[in-house]
Amino acid sequence: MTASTSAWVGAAPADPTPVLAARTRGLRKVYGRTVAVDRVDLDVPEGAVLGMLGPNGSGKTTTIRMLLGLVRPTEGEVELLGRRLPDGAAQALPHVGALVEGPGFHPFLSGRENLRRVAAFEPLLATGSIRQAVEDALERVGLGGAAHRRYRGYSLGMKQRLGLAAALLVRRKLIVLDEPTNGLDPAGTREVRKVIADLHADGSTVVVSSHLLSEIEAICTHVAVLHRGTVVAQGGLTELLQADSSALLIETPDVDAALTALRAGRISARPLGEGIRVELIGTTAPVVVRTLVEAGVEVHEARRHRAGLEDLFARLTDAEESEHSLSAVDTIEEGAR
Ligand SMILES: Nc1ncnc2c1ncn2[C@@H]1O[C@H](COP(=O)(O)OP(=O)(O)OP(=O)(O)O)[C@@H](O)[C@H]1O
Repeated sequence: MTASTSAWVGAAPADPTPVLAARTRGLRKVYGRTVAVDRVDLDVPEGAVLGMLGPNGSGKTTTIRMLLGLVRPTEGEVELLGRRLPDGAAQALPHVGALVEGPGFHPFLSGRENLRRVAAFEPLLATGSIRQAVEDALERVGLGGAAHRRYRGYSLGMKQRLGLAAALLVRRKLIVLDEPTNGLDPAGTREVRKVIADLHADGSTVVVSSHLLSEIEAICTHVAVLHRGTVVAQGGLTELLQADSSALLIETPDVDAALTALRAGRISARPLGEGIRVELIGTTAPVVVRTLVEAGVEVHEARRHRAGLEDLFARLTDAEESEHSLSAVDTIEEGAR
């Protein structure tokens, strides 16, 4: 189902052009003196589950709101299901389900009554189908048993589930979920993951924002990492992680000797734990090991660095100014080419 295989870090995506469910170009939003989102070029391939990842305040919600036509961009373009916003909103939005902050349910109505009101405004839902669609959506998010209770008595997790149910009332081409597991316990989180997996299997495209790396790693095919309002990396999850694994971890008791030998050979390395980490830029694993052995360094173990999203994310968002992080980004770019 996924389309894109390209992954990039720190520069504009080159090629190819997959079929996109959503696309932004040069997106920017300024609130007073705050630049919430800046120069965001986001590609959401059709059929993907794209995780929008970023620390608090990195611009995820603002990007999502612009994607859905809820906030007007200061600059830039949004295309949703092939329609340019705002002009194409009426054609595109009925096919888009969304869970965004503050869904605006009525506090004195029950979950079921609230959902029926929302369903009544669904252009793709015939009046005769509303009751069944509401019951199906409530069951799907595990809210069947509490559907008769007033919304104002709902916990945060139940409110999230009701918001999710509203997004699931009809079959959508694109579902956009802003922090869907916010306030959910582990069981609720698993249910949301299952809902997303089912949507993906059904062929829907999903955009899901989160600051939880494990969540994104578990459910997404694609990732866009936001930092200070800009996208610092995006692409297929597997490709991004593979591109980030061009390092070798060497276990040795002779750390100083190892660093000296490698640096003499113009190989970039630094101490890490019980050994060193070597960036495989312009060199290879056999060359590194040979250099060490020839210098009389004891090598207890040499293994490829297995990159996780956590590593990638930390480098892109925490330590971007440090030398190490810059060389890591180079490494990723090398690998992504
Ligand atoms: N309506 C608004 N008025 C003023 N500033 C805003 C508004 N909405 C967002 N911002 C600011 O824009 C920046 C990006 O916020 P945004 O909510 O998009 O980030 P986020 O990544 O979704 O964060 P979080 O994970 O905390 O929800 C923040 O500095 C925020 O304070």
